[in-house]
Amino acid sequence: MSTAASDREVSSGDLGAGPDEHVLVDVKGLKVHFPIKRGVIFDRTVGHVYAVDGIDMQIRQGETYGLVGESGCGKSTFGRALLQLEELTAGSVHFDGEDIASLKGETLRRRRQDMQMVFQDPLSSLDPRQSIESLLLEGMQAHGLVKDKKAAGTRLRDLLKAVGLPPAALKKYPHEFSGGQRQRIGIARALSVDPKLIVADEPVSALDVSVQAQVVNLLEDLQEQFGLTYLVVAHDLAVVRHISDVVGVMYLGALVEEADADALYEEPLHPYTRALMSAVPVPDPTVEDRRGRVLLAGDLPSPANPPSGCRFHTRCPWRQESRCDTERPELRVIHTTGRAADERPHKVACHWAESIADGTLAPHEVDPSGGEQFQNPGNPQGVTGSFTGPASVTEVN
Ligand SMILES: Nc1ncnc2c1ncn2[C@@H]1O[C@H](COP(=O)(O)OP(=O)(O)OP(=O)(O)O)[C@@H](O)[C@H]1O
Repeated sequence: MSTAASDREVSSGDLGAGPDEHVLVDVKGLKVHFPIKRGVIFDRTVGHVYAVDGIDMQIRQGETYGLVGESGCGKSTFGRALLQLEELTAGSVHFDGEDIASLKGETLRRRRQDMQMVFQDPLSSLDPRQSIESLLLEGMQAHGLVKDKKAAGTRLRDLLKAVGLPPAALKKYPHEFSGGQRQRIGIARALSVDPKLIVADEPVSALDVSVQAQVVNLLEDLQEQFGLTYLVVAHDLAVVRHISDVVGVMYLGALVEEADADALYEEPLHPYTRALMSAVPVPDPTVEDRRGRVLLAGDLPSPANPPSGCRFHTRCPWRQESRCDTERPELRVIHTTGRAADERPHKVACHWAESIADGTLAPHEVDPSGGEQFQNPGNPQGVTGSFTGPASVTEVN
């Protein structure tokens, strides 16, 4: 396999990308709305599921972008739309400088070689009737990468070695492997066509905890070895923190916060991110005591009928009547003090991010029937929990 991804030319981007940091994936205004159909004869469209509803995102070559959020917030649909596996309702996806939403037929098929997917459940994504050899050869043959039998054999063995499996695995079938080994095969299959981008949708959540770290480490090693770029979709914040350079937090079809992984985990600014973070156990009991909890008690509202204004307002302990209910906040850049010059801008979609961060806006109880319950209201700043405490923030644009 070549390490071609690192020496391929890509376009420069505008979002915090330095001279050596190229934007490989550039998403603008992406929407995927699924029609809700009723009626047997007329098949009328009676509404839409707003699964992805306006996302801008840039992923730089060689980095890992972690996308987190509750089940049903649209993460998988976004990942699939990136690979053109879902039809876009609106917006654009530029890959390597090319508008891939406009590609059709053979051109799109050839482009797909550069963009592969690793699925959550390797067993259901691998055909049980095919041997591992046949599964790995399939993509290579489809993209004309099999020149002759000898070269193919060498490549297959190299692939297996890269993912830590013996050559004997080639003659076996998916059911003969453990969950972790099957995921290694899923990764080898994605790698087999020498992609630039891998979208990994919950790559370790179906695996035993003891195996998860091995697969995460493997993904990191392969990234370094082959110059890969990753979009990792996951709900496990510990996994995402470990693997990601940048993290985006999604709520009901939109990004509500985006920052370098360390910045986001040290100083989450959006109330929803704080709620997600405070659900992560901290091994240090003093830190655990110090930190308040924001429990997400209610369910995610239906993406077919999202709340007006800020979509999180129905569950937010910092909700301010009228503005939050009516005005949808933009994802805007916040400059936090101490931010290194080469960091990504920290962005948040909250009208009150500064006031929440410096503690001037106190949280309040939320009607449990309407969603979130705030605990520890006497310690409003404690909601930042194990994070470094209230930040001094200034808006820069
Ligand atoms: N093909 C489809 N037709 C209609 N609705 C869909 C379709 N695919 C997904 N949805 C809906 O879109 C919303 C977002 O789903 P999606 O799977 O992208 O979320 P997610 O955050 O990845 O959740 P999970 O982690 O459970 O997969 C959900 O309400 C889901 O039911």
